[in-house]
Amino acid sequence: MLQVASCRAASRAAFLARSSLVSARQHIQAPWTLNAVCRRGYAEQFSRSKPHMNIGTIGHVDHGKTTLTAAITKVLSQAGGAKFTDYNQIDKAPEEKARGITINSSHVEYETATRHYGHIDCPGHADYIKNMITGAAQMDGAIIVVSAADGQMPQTREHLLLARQVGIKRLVVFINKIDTISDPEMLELVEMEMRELLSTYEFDGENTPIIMGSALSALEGKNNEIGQEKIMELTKACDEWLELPLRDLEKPFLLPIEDVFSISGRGTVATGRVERGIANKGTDVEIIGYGSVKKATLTGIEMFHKELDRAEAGDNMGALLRGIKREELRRGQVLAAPGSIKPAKKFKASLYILTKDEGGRYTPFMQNYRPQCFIRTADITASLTWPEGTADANEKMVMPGDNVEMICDLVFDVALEVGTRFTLREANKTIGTGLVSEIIA
Ligand SMILES: Nc1nc2c(ncn2[C@@H]2O[C@H](COP(=O)(O)OP(=O)(O)OP(=O)(O)O)[C@@H](O)[C@H]2O)c(=O)[nH]1
Ligand SMILES: [Mg+2]
Repeated sequence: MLQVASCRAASRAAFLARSSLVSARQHIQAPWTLNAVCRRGYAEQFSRSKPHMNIGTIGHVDHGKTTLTAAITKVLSQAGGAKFTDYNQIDKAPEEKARGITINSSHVEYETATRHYGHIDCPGHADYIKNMITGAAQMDGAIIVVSAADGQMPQTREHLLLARQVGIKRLVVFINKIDTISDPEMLELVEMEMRELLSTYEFDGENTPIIMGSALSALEGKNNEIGQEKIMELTKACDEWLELPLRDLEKPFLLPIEDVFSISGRGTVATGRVERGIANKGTDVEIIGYGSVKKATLTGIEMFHKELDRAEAGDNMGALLRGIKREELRRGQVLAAPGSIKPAKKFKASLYILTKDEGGRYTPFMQNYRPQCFIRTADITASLTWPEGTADANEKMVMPGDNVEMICDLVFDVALEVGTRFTLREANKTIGTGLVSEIIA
């Protein structure tokens, strides 16, 4: 269980680090290593032949996310697909136990007949939204838990909105605590309202599977028809409805340029770590960012002083480009598969502004604040404003610890897409992290 604890400690760091800030990485404790440990967790026992997917539980406080997480591991452990992780092993911090709520998101693993899942149990309490975002940002799909007794509540809605913003495309709904409801019409009403709410947040409200059951019954091994059987139905719905993410190797090639050299007699070389995809020698690429979209041919690939025919996600490569002068390339641009990504200067973003305890600002800021925006290897001044139509935009303050949606206007364009992560910095400290939610221009 050590892994679970270390994952919790790493969760904020993981969100920060996923913001692709090269120079700030040093002060963030190696999150990938910790994540790798989390993933390894029980994996030694598991076959790696099944496709892996990251999912998790989200939803309003006390609706039963942690109980459901424990119940899934219990039910699947009976089929040999999980190690049972009980409720108090998930909510294990003293404050969580004392208050009976989840504060940190935590990771468990299990497998069904067809898939291997990493599962992140998120907190529902409004005070711990940033831990929820941290968790959700790592998910490819999610289970939203809603109590049949309460129906949808504020964080049911907020979590749906955030799930959409962090790029989750499909969800499965678990209507929980049906052991406490005797009126079937009540359940129908909760289902109907959930379908409407899903559609409001641009999920597929009509076709999303909704399973009704009792996580507590499953955990306690009682009332199998609303307990264990519903957990099996839920995992089946996850297998069938949640789509496997494209693996990095299957995505279009992208290399954020870190450095540029010219090699006399050969040409110009851009170096960096391949973020995704595969590049073969001889292939065409686009150079994007800082006012340019230029075509070039990758005439050579070099790694550790050896020439290669192909580079793939994760490789540190030198890319030799024919017909490109050194002055035409700069750090912060990307090399990308033609047509796969476009440059943009203005976008809407979900921002989390760090508190002073997290190393962020001590004081609030107002609109038109101009921090440095680090996107991949680019470092560009941005100006932040409220979306059009925001009331009292000039008086509104953003406090450290806030989670806000704002418009970012960059002084230069960079390769951007919905879901691109970035970091905001000021005077050598990280003051916020963000996720592009809509490209404007
Ligand atoms: N009656 C009944 N109670 C349940 C059921 N599932 C969970 N509970 C109870 O609801 C309470 C909250 O459950 P949790 O699993 O901690 O809820 P949570 O969504 O994880 O809460 P946070 O993580 O704090 O947001 C606990 O007392 C559970 O025992 C259920 O199916 N039926
Ligand atoms: Mg919980």
